[in-house]
Amino acid sequence: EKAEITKEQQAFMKVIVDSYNRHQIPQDVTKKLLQEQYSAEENFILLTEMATSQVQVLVEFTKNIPGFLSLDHEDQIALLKGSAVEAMFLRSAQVLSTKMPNGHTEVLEERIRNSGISEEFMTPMFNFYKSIGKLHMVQEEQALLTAVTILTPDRPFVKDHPAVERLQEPMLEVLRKLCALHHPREPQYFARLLGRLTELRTLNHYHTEMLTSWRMNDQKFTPLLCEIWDVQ
Ligand SMILES: CC(C)c1onc(-c2c(Cl)cccc2Cl)c1COc1ccc2c(ccn2Cc2cccc(C(=O)O)c2)c1
Repeated sequence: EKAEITKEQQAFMKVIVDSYNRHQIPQDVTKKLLQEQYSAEENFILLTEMATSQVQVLVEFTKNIPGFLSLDHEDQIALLKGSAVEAMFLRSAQVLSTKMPNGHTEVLEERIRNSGISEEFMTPMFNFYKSIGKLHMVQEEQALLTAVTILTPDRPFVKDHPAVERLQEPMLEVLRKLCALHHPREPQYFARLLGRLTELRTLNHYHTEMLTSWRMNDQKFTPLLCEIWDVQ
């Protein structure tokens, strides 16, 4: 029947979920969350370190997405640059609403709230975190939604749209079946999940402004972040 996840879809999903679970921010980075003192300066430095580590994790995860490495190389870069912020909002939302060992979540939220980000970006950011939390996504859904976000064909500078669509489509199909399987009493769950991707795009714009205001205060980023975000 249409809703059944086929054997090859199972195998396909396993590759993505295993890679998603394997690539985590190292403990030595996250344990600093509890150690370092609280100041906007120190919080910014910690968050910069986490963002840098998160981008490295993201690149490794993306390389394991079936078919990604056979895309045009410039398109691979365009997809990574175009989706990095969204994937990190997704990841931070998933982490803040579930998986952190207790104490980390509150501390992390505290540090984000006091890192020089202006109030006007706080509200949409934490609304997004809340809306992701309410979905109670299972790990497979988190992994596939992240892969679907990365393989969004209409990112700036992507040349071969159809090639990216051909990779994203099977992922959307598996995600749709997963939603039906894990949320049988919520037929609209898959649609709600995709609605979050639209919300993510608006966060991109806020993030660009966040970067500008940080740079106005002469805040420094790492070379990797400068490269992926085209700053400095
Ligand atoms: C440069 C820095 C100040 C910055 O600029 N914009 C954002 C920024 C912000 Cl402030 C919010 C959302 C997205 C970005 Cl890029 C940030 C901080 O970025 C991050 C990146 C990842 C984050 C966080 C918070 C949580 N996570 C995910 C996380 C934390 C701990 C463990 C794991 C894991 O995988 O095991 C993952 C912040």
